[in-house]
Amino acid sequence: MSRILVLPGDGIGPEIVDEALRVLEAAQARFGLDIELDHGLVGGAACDAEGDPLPEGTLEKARAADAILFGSIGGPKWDKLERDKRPERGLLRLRSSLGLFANLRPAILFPQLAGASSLKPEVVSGLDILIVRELTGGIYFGQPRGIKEENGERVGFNTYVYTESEMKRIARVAFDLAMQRGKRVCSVDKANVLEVTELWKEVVTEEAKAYPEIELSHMYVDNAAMQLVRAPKQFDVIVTGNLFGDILSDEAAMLTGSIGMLPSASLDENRKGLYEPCHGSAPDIAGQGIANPLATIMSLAMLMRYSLQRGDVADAIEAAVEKVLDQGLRTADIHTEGSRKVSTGEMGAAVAEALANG
Ligand SMILES: NC(=O)C1=CN([C@@H]2O[C@H](COP(=O)(O)OP(=O)(O)OC[C@H]3O[C@@H](n4cnc5c(N)ncnc54)[C@H](O)[C@@H]3O)[C@@H](O)[C@H]2O)C=CC1
Ligand SMILES: CC(C)CC(=O)C(=O)O
Ligand SMILES: [Mg+2]
Repeated sequence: MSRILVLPGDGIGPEIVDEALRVLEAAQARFGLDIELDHGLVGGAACDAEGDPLPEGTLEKARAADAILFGSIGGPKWDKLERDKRPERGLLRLRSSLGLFANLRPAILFPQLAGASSLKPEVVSGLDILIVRELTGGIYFGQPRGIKEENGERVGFNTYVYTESEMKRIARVAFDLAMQRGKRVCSVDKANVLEVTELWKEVVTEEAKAYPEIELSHMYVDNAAMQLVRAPKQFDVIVTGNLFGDILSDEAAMLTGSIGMLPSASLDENRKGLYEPCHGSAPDIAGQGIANPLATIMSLAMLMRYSLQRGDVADAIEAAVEKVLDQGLRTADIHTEGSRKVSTGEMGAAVAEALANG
């Protein structure tokens, strides 16, 4: 029996998670999966109910689970809360408390969505990039941090810090994953300016010696941001720190048609994981039934693959997504002329049906 904790969160979170659960139900029926679901509060919803974006009860449930299916957190309603009580801090604490240091963000262009990509079809067709982002260190966690008064004005400060062991373990994850695909890793840094990434580059280069088949390259993050939209197919696996990976993956999302198409897995050393779309709570479209649930549904596929070791179920979910795209179904964010615009619920139901009929 596998235990999955469901944390819908805020904004479009509950809407897209509902659709992933619909797909999970179809997967259970088709594959006879033995899964126990638990539910919890996180983010703004938890702030409202318990005054804490990551209540102790939710963290306990998360520790007990084999995997977590997560929606999204945050929104303007909670932006003025005391800093540690804001939804985003709850998610950071959850990632850190569970040791989910390896964030895998695959940016794949489905051929059916070539017209929805921001780039010309010839530049993106066949795109299949994996961004491996370090998730529990770097400038999102470094101390000291804060906003203070100094010399009669306010000063904001954060600390960009990585230990050698943190760099080594994320490099190994990237190399191991690259061995299963194109065997090319591009490490993204800003080593020309930031000492922490100068060391990052050195450590990644040293770790690569254990992987003689891997072709390792290095790129400064500013150039990487440009190359991603100039010639994205030059990349196979990108490995980078928390901040750069956050930004580059949102950029890569647009190559696939929409941020609503980008799933993710956040894994610990033992491949216990939290699975969530790369996007946020999209307050601008929340409650309208128009959010794209496919990133969350494909995050469920990643959950099957990495935490439940059910690659067959993952493949079937991904095939069901392809099938509905073949049928021409599109939520508003990926809609192009000639396709059929559907709601969040219609998209989820279509994927569940395609999966059931396998
Ligand atoms: N992991 C998480 O839960 C994350 C939470 N956030 C939080 O989410 C809130 C909103 O942040 P934003 O910067 O606006 O980023 P966002 O990713 O929520 O939205 C950016 C844009 O993408 C669109 N979008 C996002 N997901 C979509 C989907 N599934 N289907 C269709 N369109 C979609 C939104 O409508 C918006 O126009 C903030 O409070 C932020 O801190 C942001 C990123 C990650
Ligand atoms: C804490 C989140 C708001 C960070 C984020 O944007 C992300 O993980 O993609
Ligand atoms: Mg982000």
